[in-house]
Amino acid sequence: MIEVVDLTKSFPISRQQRRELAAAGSPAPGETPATAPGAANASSLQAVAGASFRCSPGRVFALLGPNGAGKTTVLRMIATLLRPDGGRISIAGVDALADPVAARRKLGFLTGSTKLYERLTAEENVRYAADLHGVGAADYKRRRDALFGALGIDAYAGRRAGQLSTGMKQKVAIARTIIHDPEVVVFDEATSGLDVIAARAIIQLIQDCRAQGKTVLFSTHIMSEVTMLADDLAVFHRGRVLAMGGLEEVLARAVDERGQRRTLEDEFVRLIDAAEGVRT
Ligand SMILES: Nc1ncnc2c1ncn2[C@@H]1O[C@H](COP(=O)(O)OP(=O)(O)OP(=O)(O)O)[C@@H](O)[C@H]1O
Repeated sequence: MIEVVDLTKSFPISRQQRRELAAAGSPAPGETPATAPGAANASSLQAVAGASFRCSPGRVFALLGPNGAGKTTVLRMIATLLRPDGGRISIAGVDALADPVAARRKLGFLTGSTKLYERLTAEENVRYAADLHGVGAADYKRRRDALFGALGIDAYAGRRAGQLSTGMKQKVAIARTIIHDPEVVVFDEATSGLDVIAARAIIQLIQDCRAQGKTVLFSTHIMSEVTMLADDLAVFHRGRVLAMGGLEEVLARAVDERGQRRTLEDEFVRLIDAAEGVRT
């Protein structure tokens, strides 16, 4: 279980960033209250502006949002890599702000910027993470064999990570992320930059995690991944949840003026446009 309540986070920004935001049409100081999500006031940008959601065990929750919506910031706070300004985070019953070390034991977090140790082999990278988590030899072997088989890593387990392709590295990073069998797994755009075969292996692994009763949270802007994988979803924009619910429930509410069901993509664009005040 992941429970996030009223999460907020602002970043200090430079003058240069402020000019870029203004040029991109973000609200400029004076035009919008500083508390508005995504607003850039004199010195800070509110990346997350009161986000609340809950992800349940045995279900896959998708955080869907455009570039800059604040998805990575939320996930980094859940993974205890970034401290929120306000709000609460509970990971499998552990208060992640009060006890981040205990929360990390329950959690596997994968982000696009996760780097492997390039001089170590694929196997050594995974083994190193297992050792850090105190995984015993027998458990390691069992989990390593299952994961390497599922992800198709065995053939290059002995190669140095620095010599692997992007897709191969990503698969090794995933094995490393879940080698300690965490209750909760969080993937930040896990399939970005991967070919369809590598992406499928990861999608299958996410489905396996669900079947094992784990809580899975992933962020994406790929609609097909959401319809394929998600049980629940939140549409995220300017640091806020615009819509949330079961996938079927959200789609059932997405009906146009003629009573026709919209696709998830159409509904996503409609929600973002409505939040931006765009008339359609
Ligand atoms: N360390 C930081 N310092 C300053 N601003 C930041 C920092 N990290 C993120 N931001 C800003 O916070 C906002 C949200 O960024 P975030 O990376 O969370 O969005 P995202 O939804 O993950 O986007 P994408 O889909 O493009 O990865 C953006 O405006 C970004 O520029």
